[in-house]
Amino acid sequence: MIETHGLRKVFRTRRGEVRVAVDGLDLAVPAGGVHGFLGPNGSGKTTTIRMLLGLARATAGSMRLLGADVPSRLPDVIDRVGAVVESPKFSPHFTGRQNLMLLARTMGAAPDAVDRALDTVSLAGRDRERFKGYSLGMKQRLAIAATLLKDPELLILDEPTNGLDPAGIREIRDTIRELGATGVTVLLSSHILAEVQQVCTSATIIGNGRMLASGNVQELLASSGTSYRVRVADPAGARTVLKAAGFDAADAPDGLLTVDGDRPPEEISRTLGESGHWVAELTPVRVDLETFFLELTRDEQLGAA
Ligand SMILES: Nc1ncnc2c1ncn2[C@@H]1O[C@H](COP(=O)(O)OP(=O)(O)OP(=O)(O)O)[C@@H](O)[C@H]1O
Repeated sequence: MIETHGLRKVFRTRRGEVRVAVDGLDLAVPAGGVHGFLGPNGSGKTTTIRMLLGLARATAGSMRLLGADVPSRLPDVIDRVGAVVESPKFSPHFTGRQNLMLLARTMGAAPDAVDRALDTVSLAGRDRERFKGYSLGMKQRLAIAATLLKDPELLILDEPTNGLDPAGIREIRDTIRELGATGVTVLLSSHILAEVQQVCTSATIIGNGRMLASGNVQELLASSGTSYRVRVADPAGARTVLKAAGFDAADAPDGLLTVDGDRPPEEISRTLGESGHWVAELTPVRVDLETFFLELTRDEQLGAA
């Protein structure tokens, strides 16, 4: 759906300074599912998206959207792509439905497109209220509904939860999950990970315009390593035994031990059992996307600070 090779964007500020916003990015977004495009503030997500949509010119590298070269062949495919990049302009005095009807008429969308779009973003019950009375989350969902009018195969959403409260974030998350289920491929850019982890099937993580990791979310998390939480009656004694056997073991809160997961859990329980420490609990602890992301981008964050 999306492919970039060696994509680069250099800005020149008014003071003549050179700022590399995107630095040799290779991005590959497969068809189907929701793909997270993750990175801290200023890491180059918006700039990349703007180049993909023909809104900014790349300094170097190549891009393809639905197989078409960007920007030269972009007009051939842009009708199959929906995007919410900046806050769209809706008429505040019209209802959500009226706003969509107007857009649908302008773009010659199918007559039932408005109802279907309202349904997908769960605004069907609130569509006859004026836009100016909508919450931020509802406004954002109406923006997504507007992009659905042309039945896109690919939907690009740049930070759709920016500025929303937790309830608004949940609404958008549900909408995106719904979209993924209808077969649309979604590229979702964000620096907030808690909600992304729940909806994305695959993800690319960038920092300072460079790719740090990419792949299936579960595989990314698995590659970040597992550790085990171990409960025994005598944690200090057990820790000594584990360390003597070459395990990386440390004290954890509530009298538990954390043992690095580079060896199978059976070895932990056997080593402890053989020295009289009976394991009452042994739980694998998987790193979440938030922790993984923070580890990957720590250097970028320090650089920014
Ligand atoms: N028009 C511009 N002129 C100069 N520098 C720019 C311009 N647009 C973006 N930049 C710089 O490029 C870098 C990447 O910005 P970009 O907006 O793409 O990041 P982002 O990952 O989308 O961040 P955010 O999450 O804050 O939106 C930043 O250092 C930014 O200051």
